[in-house]
Amino acid sequence: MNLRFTKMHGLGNDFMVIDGINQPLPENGLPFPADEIRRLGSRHFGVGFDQMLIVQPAQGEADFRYRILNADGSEVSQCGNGARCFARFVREQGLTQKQDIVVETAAGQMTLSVTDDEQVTVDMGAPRWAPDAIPMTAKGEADSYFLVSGTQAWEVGAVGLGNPHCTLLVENVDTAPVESAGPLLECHEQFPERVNVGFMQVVSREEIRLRVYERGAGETLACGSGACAAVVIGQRRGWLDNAVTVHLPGGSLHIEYHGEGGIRMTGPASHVYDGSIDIKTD
Ligand SMILES: N[C@@H](CCC[C@H](N)C(=O)O)C(=O)O
Repeated sequence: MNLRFTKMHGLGNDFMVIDGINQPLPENGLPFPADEIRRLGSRHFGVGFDQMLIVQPAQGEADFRYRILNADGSEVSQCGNGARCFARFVREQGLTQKQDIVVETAAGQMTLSVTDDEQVTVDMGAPRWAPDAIPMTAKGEADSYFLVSGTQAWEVGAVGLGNPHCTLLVENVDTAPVESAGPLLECHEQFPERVNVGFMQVVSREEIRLRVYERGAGETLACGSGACAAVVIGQRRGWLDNAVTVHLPGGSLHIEYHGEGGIRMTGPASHVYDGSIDIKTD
């Protein structure tokens, strides 16, 4: 089958976006076999992406259904940068003219709002602190947890945002052990569904620097849900104010959380090119 797609990015976190409304895809389980997703995600053998995003018709009252697949073929329920690209994609493809778009994901509904200057604000929902909701095997909820692997130990904050996150405080993100500690923590036994791992440097009460080793994708140039996780974890520890600028390797996001309602993330969404590729569907 020949598949049309659009390559997009949110601050360098890059996506292969597929219209599954005008281009029907197999509905059972994953729309493509996991090994085909890994091939398409390969930067040497395929299109190359951190996540594949699929637009499908909503099953309930929302405008669309939003599916997210990591480059390793795993399906997940949340992707903040992807949500902004999703909003831009459905408008550019003429699938909707709305400025406020409601999408259903495996984690519930989200609202994406396109502002007049083409930035997108995403209501990421409320942070979930209970270990079961992250999910994490810790016995009770805490501001921080000690994780041990071999001879190494880390203190992390952990939160669920529809996907699992843990965040470590570091002195300088440029020298943080992202490549060595990232994979160990991603697969740490305390996180039964693995975890996204953030390395946060607090610059001031309104500004942080952040690198994220993403579950199923490795270090990315930006992670929207990781930025929200770092901010609410920093607020919970008393380090950050309600509105914070998060500087990631690919650019900056504005995150606001006022202790109730949803976390609001604002940032850009960029169109790179349109293409088509032959795929295996069975
Ligand atoms: N890049 C994302 C998060 C994508 C999913 C994540 N790797 C997971 O497995 O939960 C973002 O911008 O939030």
